[in-house]
Amino acid sequence: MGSTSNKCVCDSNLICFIYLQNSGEVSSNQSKVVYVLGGPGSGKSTQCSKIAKHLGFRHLSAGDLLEAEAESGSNDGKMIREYKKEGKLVPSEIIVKLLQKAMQESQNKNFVIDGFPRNEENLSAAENILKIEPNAVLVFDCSEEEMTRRILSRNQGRVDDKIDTIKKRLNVYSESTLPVINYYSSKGKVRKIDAGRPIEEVFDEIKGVFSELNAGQDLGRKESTSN
Ligand SMILES: Nc1ncnc2c1ncn2[C@@H]1O[C@H](COP(=O)(O)OP(=O)(O)O)[C@@H](O)[C@H]1O
Ligand SMILES: O=c1ccn([C@@H]2O[C@H](COP(=O)(O)OP(=O)(O)O)[C@@H](O)[C@H]2O)c(=O)[nH]1
Ligand SMILES: [Mg+2]
Repeated sequence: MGSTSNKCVCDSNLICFIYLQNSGEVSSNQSKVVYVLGGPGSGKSTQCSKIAKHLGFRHLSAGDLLEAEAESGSNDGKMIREYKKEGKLVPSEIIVKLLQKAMQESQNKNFVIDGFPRNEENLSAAENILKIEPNAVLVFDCSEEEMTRRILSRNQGRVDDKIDTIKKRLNVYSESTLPVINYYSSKGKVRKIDAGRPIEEVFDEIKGVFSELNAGQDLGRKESTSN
């Protein structure tokens, strides 16, 4: 678990590694990864679409990648459906494989990753297999009442948007995802966003965080290099 300056998600890992070791700076044209976490219905996918559209990052939604895999009728598809219906998290190897492929195939190497890593198993795979050290982790703070209200009016025909499954997903978030957030918080990477506000207000705050990142200010770099 090194600092951001020695991790890379681009295809030419070795070259990038040497460059970063020598430069000691995160260059503004270096690949960036921002994680977006928050409870179900907190607005992650809504804001990630805006980040992709207006800020030029490639949006990778873990939930959408799983849904596409389930739709494809592959061997993993049936299992993904069962986990999703129950509001449970699929085994890490499945989502990691999908993310790895999507990242490799993308021309755009600046990624906003929506809804991953969601538990400690995901976190370990993100660090050790995907080799991602995020530049920032946005955490959407929203009340359970508001998240539930939003999901129940989302109307996307999702099998998991039913009250019983919503309750299970909220529990998974508190029990499994909050420890991941605490881990990144201890590294100074977390930016908490008040996601209970209207969509444009939330996005205005997010734009500020991305301005810092584009200026080469890696959130948490002070903490990780000061000692
Ligand atoms: N800030 C907001 N205020 C009100 N409704 C919102 C807001 N952000 C998202 N929504 C709506 O709430 C629902 C859930 O948002 P979504 O982005 O799918 O959340 P998540 O990806 O976190 O589950 C969607 O119908 C979306 O249009
Ligand atoms: O890394 C992930 C991301 C998602 N999911 C599954 O996909 C569902 C939907 O995830 P999504 O991010 O679409 O839900 P959201 O939080 O946006 O409502 C989750 O409840 C899990 O069952 C998973 O297992 N691992
Ligand atoms: Mg979503």
